[in-house]
Formats: sequence, structure tokens, C-alpha cells
Amino acid sequence: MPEQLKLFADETSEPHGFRLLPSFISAQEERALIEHIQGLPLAPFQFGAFEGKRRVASFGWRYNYSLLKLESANPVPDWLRPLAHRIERFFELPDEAIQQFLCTEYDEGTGIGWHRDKPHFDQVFGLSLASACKFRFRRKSGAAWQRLAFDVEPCSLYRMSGASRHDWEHSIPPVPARRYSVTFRTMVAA
Ligand SMILES: O=C(O)CCC(=O)C(=O)O
Ligand SMILES: [Fe+2]
Repeated sequence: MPEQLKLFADETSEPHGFRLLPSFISAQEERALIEHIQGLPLAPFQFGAFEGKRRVASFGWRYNYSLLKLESANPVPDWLRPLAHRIERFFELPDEAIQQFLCTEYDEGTGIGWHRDKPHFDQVFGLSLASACKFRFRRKSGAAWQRLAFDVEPCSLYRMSGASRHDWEHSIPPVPARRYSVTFRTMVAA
């Protein structure tokens, strides 16, 4: 990872454990990734009986929302693994710590509702492609909600660990233009 990227590292005080790294990849890398994702057999996100408006492809592991369990998915493609290594090196994680990969396409007007990622996963990294989005956090504080939002630009990477991962919920409001993301997750030790 180029050293200067660290200068842009924005370590926010809240939510704890959230970190946003603008320009984690180049525009050229972004274009190549979008092409790879567009070439995948993306399927509508299956949420129990519902079909989400997002289209996804999982690698390594996938959470089955109908059977409520983790199942193995196709092996990670060659074009994605080097990026996982770059994240592992930047965040000083062991090699191969990232075991779950999710490519998502959000059509214009599509977002993702409030949630926390499944407890089988530990740290969560998200790479944003093609268009910017708002990334919102909320946490119950007495009877009220504490809320925060970040502007997430294409080519940026965010990390959720600690409280931002385990205590806060996150969501993305409907995007104004088609957006892609790649989510990288480490696993909780079995
Ligand atoms: O698209 C993103 O950056 C977030 C996706 C997300 O929160 C999820 O799939 O759990
Ligand atoms: Fe999530």
C-alpha cells in the first residue's frame, strides 16, 4: 500500500472502529473491477421469502437467509484475491484472514436497509465503485437514536470493526446512480 494513503486515513472518533480511506484504489482499477462484476452471474439478493432489489454474488462463504446458516460458496476469483491481500496488509491482518466476499450491484434508486452484518463475520471492509453514496449509522440511545452519516466516494474503502461493527447498525439510502460494492469479511473464530 502506498505510504501516502495512510495520510488520508480518516480515523473517526464515532462510531468507534469505523475508518474511511478515500482513493484506496485507482480509477483504472475501479474500471477493471466494475467490468469483472458486470461479468458475474449476479442474482437478486434472497432474503427469506423476499427478493431484495440488490443483485449479488458471494465467494468463499455465503449466509443463506432461507436456511439461516452459513454455507460455502464458489472460490474467490483471481481478480479479487490481490485486493483482499492489499486490505490484509494495510490493516495488518494475517494473510487469508478475509474469507468472505460479496459483490453487489445497486441500481439507481436501490439501497440497503438498517442492519448489522451476521455474527459469523468479524471485521467488514467495503469498497465503493461507480458512484457515491451516503453511509449511515444509528444506535439506540435511551428512547432516541444516535445517528451519523458519511459521504462515501467511489474508489474509497471503509472498515467496520469494534463498536461500528457490533453495536451500530448501518444502511445506505437509495443511490442516485448505479453503484457497485465489494464487501470483504473476516470470520469469527469457530
Ligand atoms: O454496499 C455496501 O457498501 C454495504 C453493503 C452491506 O452493508 C452489506 O452487504 O452488509
Ligand atoms: Fe452490512
